Parts: sequence; structure tokens; C-alpha cells
Amino acid sequence: MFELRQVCRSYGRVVALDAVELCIASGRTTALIGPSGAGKSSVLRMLVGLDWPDSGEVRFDGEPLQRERLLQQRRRIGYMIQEGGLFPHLSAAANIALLARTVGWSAERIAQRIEVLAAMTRLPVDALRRYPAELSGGQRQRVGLIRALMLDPQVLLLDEPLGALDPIIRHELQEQMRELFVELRKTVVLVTHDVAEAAYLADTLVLMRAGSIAQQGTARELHDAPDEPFVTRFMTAQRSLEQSL
Ligand SMILES: Nc1ncnc2c1ncn2[C@@H]1O[C@H](COP(=O)(O)OP(=O)(O)OP(=O)(O)O)[C@@H](O)[C@H]1O
Repeated sequence: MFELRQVCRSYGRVVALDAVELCIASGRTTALIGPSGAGKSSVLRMLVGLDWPDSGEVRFDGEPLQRERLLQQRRRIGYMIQEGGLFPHLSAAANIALLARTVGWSAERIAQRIEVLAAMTRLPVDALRRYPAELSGGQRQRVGLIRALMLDPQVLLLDEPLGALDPIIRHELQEQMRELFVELRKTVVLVTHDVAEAAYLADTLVLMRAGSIAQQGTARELHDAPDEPFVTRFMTAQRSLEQSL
């Protein structure tokens, strides 16, 4: 679905992406993992056309991502930024409806679609009338997810979709998201800091380090057959409760 060919991107002196080569399979879930600053969000922004390579190419569904065709290509992609990225002055429902209104959906069609998605993501209906500041963290994430799903895109790009949630809600949302990904059969690319979450949600893990791909494979492959010591360090860095007792 996506291909990055020798993608380089620097911000001033900081090299965010260093000749990245990456293929993302269609209809599967891929998790980008890696230390802070490794370039995960930068990759996601390239995929959605919010940022462009200094050199190299990003291809989407067999064609280069192009500024001239971006609107058309963007309609096939749902994107959720960190913290949901909701507009604070709009109610949850208005946030969700924004894109659909722009592309000319009727109020009735919008309401029907929101109802379906609220049920699917288990968002209480009364939450739709509230402003983002009046929602819990878990509800905000659900609203962000509904907004990304609104136009039924082929592709979902999720930047830390479950960041900053308490462990019980996070556990619950992980289960719901996994069911949703299987049910919807979309191409999903998500960023997470949590290795266990990545392994639970994704078919493929892409481990980044300092703007490059350290290793790509299943969680089992990265765990059992690491390409370098860094992979093992990262995969085993999270402390389990058993280790701490
Ligand atoms: N707009 C920007 N201006 C300057 N530097 C940037 C910008 N965006 C990213 N960077 C830098 O590029 C590098 C990669 O950033 P990126 O956000 O992609 O990392 P990340 O792996 O997503 O990190 P995190 O896990 O902390 O979100 C970092 O060093 C970051 O400081």
C-alpha cells in the first residue's frame, strides 16, 4: 500500500529520516516502534502528505504521492494525530462531521454514519454533544478514531492512538481496536511506544532507530532473531510486573 524509497528528511541539522526504505502491506496492521525521536511520526506525516521528503519518494498504492493529487489521495486515508487532535471549540459530533461536511455529505448521512461508528467504538451517544475538554481521555481517543474512520478510508494512520490512558481503559481499547482492525480489514499503520501493544495489535513491527529502520518483521522474529543487539535491548526494555516483584 505504501512504499518509501530512500526517503531523507532533515529539520535544520537534525536528520529525522535517513534514506528510509520501507514497504507497508495492504490490508494488514503495521506498528512503528522505536525510541523517542527515532522518526516514527515523521514517517506517518510523509505517508499522509503532511510533510515531504528532501529526497527520495513516497508511493501510495503503486503511484507516487503527489502534491497536485493530494486531496484525492488523502480521501482514502484516515489520520489520527497524537492526543486525537480534536478542535477544542467544536463538540465531538462537530469534530467528527467536519470532513464529511467538506465533501458534501447530507446531515442525515452524517448522523447515520456517526451512529454506526459510535456503536462500533463503544462511545456513549451523549458524549457526542460534549466538547473535547468535557470528555475523558478514552472518550477523546474514541472520537479521534471515529473522525479518522468517518469517510470509510482504505487506510488508517494512527499516531499513538492509545497514549496517556489509564491501564484499564488502555487494555479495553486495545482489545476493541484489535477486533476493529480484523473486522474492517483496512491497512493500518500505527505508532506506539509500547512493544507489547505493538505485538498485540500489529501483524508487522517496524523498529526505527535514529531515522533508519533497524528491523522489520513479526514480533516473534524481532524477539527470536534480532538483527543486532539494539533490537534485543528495545524488545526487552519494558519491565514486567513479575520482574519487579
Ligand atoms: N517540525 C520539526 N522541526 C524540527 N525538528 C523536528 C520536527 N519534526 C521532527 N523533528 C525532529 O526529527 C526527529 C524525529 O522526530 P519524530 O517526531 O519523527 O520522532 P518520533 O520517533 O515520532 O518521536 P516520539 O516517539 O518522541 O514521538 C526528532 O529529533 C525531532 O526532534
